[in-house]
Amino acid sequence: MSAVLEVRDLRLQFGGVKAVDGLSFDVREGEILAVIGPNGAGKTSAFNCISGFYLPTSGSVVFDGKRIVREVPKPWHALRLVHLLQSFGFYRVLPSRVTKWGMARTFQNLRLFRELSVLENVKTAMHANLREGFWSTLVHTPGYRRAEEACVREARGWLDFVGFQDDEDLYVGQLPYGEQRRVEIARALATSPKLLLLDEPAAGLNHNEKQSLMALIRRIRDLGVAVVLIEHDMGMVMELAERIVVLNYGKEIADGTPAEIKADPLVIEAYLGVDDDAEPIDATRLRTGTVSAEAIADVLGATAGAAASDGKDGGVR
Ligand SMILES: Nc1ncnc2c1ncn2[C@@H]1O[C@H](COP(=O)(O)OP(=O)(O)OP(=O)(O)O)[C@@H](O)[C@H]1O
Repeated sequence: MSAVLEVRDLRLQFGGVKAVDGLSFDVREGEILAVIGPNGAGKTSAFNCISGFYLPTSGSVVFDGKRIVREVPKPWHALRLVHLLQSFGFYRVLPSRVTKWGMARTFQNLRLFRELSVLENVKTAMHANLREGFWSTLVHTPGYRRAEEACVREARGWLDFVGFQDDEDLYVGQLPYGEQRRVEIARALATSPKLLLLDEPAAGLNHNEKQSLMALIRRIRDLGVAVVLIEHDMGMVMELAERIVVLNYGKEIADGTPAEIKADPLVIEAYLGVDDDAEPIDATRLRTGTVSAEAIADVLGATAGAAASDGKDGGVR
């Protein structure tokens, strides 16, 4: 299967903080990939670079064969011209263009137009593609009305697809949180993406809402859309994702199937930390298999179970 997204040696630095530190991974067509890691690991920063919201310090991002971020030639780094060039549109593509190319995203904190209705929110995603000009919009020509009706039909289709059952004329701000999340996903889908980035889509959802979110993400994948999600709910990630990339302090520490990730001691160490008296886990020893991953995985399983029975959110954070 070919890659719809290729991220290579992506780096983003805020002063002395390396938010993303040499991240490289691919997203294959039509797969569900989860990006996980402890708080502050650099997940959202990576999303922001990939979708054109942030300028990475260096690295390249290629989406559907097109470069969103290009590696800047080394001599220009020395001249400190990089950011100046990028702010003029060199070596980067702005988020609106990235969306047109077929990458859509949702945000950790919902970014809906609270003063617009549900239907209007979804329609905004399609208005960017309407070809009607200033005059036809002003006088509502038959062409404009036809385009507008098609837009409404499509918006309703996406609301239906995500399982939105409330009143489409309500202001988004009047909806319960779970329904607002659905509307945000409907709006992202209305841009006809090939790749959908979901930043913590299950945050704030109850058990039933999470179950229906998982079913929705699978239906989105079945449309042929690749889905990348940042998620802290390990139960959901393990059940839903086909592949998982794990970040810690901006670095990728693992990339594999849920079963491989669950048994990876570096991942377990990143989440649980290690006993101060214990010998630190050494990556080279891990790869040669001289440390018992199973023993540590048992600990992780027990801790996750305890968190769930405490009424916490089903997993390790
Ligand atoms: N705009 C910013 N300015 C300065 N530092 C930032 C900025 N955004 C993120 N950081 C820092 O970069 C690091 C990575 O943050 P990021 O939000 O990407 O992590 P995350 O893995 O998404 O965390 P969480 O799971 O808590 O959302 C953190 O140390 C954070 O404090």
